[in-house]
Amino acid sequence: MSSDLMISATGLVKRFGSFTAVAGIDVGVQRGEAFGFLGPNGAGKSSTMRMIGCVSPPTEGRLSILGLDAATHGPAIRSRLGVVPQQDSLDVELSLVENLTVYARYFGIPRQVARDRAAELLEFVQLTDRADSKVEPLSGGMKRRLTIARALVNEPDLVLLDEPTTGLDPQARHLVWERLYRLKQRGVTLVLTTHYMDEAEQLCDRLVVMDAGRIVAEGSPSQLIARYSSREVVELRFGLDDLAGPAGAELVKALDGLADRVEPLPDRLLLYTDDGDATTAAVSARHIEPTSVLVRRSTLEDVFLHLTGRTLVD
Ligand SMILES: Nc1ncnc2c1ncn2[C@@H]1O[C@H](COP(=O)(O)OP(=O)(O)OP(=O)(O)O)[C@@H](O)[C@H]1O
Repeated sequence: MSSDLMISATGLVKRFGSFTAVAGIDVGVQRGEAFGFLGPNGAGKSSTMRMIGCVSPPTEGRLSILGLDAATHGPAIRSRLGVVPQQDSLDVELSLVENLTVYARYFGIPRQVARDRAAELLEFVQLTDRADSKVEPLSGGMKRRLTIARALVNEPDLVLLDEPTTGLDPQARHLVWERLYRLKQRGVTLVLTTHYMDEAEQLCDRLVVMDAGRIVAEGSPSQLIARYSSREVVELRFGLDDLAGPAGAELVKALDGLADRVEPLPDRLLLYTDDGDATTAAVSARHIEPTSVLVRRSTLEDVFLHLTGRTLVD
């Protein structure tokens, strides 16, 4: 196995009783990559992440993390990982700096080293001015950044982040992304799960699209878009009644030949095309009158829709 393979999974399965959450996936993550698991709720992302984090044993399959077998080297692997769980598990009674130094003790890091590192990490996540405050009154975004700092206490080469920005407002999300981007620039390997296609596009060098426990596509964001979507998308919005039942089917028929593909959603039709403006002009020439028209570039959301017939976030 290449020493630069940080994660190698073959035929990975996770079953809960008779329910299969992860249905046999193969994944390889290289050192220095930012790798994503993109998929809707219930796709099996967290279950996969927990197996990679060596806190939930695979039901079947081979899994090696940092070159070590996850089945036999769980504690050694865990001591070298940074983990940002889906729910923050900070100690709200303690100050920010104490949260980091107490956590450092689990790794046997000497007190003074822990203090110095805590100061550096608070600087890194831009929370130095709150170092001695309690965690409780922090905003969601600040708590997330502190959780990221805490995951870095043992100077991990591999950091696992389960939905790092779920529940944050746009500004807080951007701050978190910016810090993760810096980490990546420092050469830290990042593995994250997300159901936000913009997060995957911003952060991931490579990703797998998951649906119902399976990997349905793999590549860089731009490769996936090139492979499974068109350059542009024309969104034609209509009233819900216009698109329901036979009326909707008539509308789709009326657009025949104007796009590579037409995807009907409850409130709009998506026309996949390489030239959005030309397609828009052709739509007007057929006297089709949507309530609004938007031309945009293709995203990973379009890739997911194409592969599964469903949207990532309902
Ligand atoms: N401990 C468990 N026992 C039984 N079923 C579980 C357990 N953990 C997860 N599941 C089920 O496995 C499926 C996949 O869950 P998982 O949390 O891995 O998905 P996910 O893609 O991470 O979605 P989410 O964003 O909701 O966490 C879901 O249907 C979930 O209900």
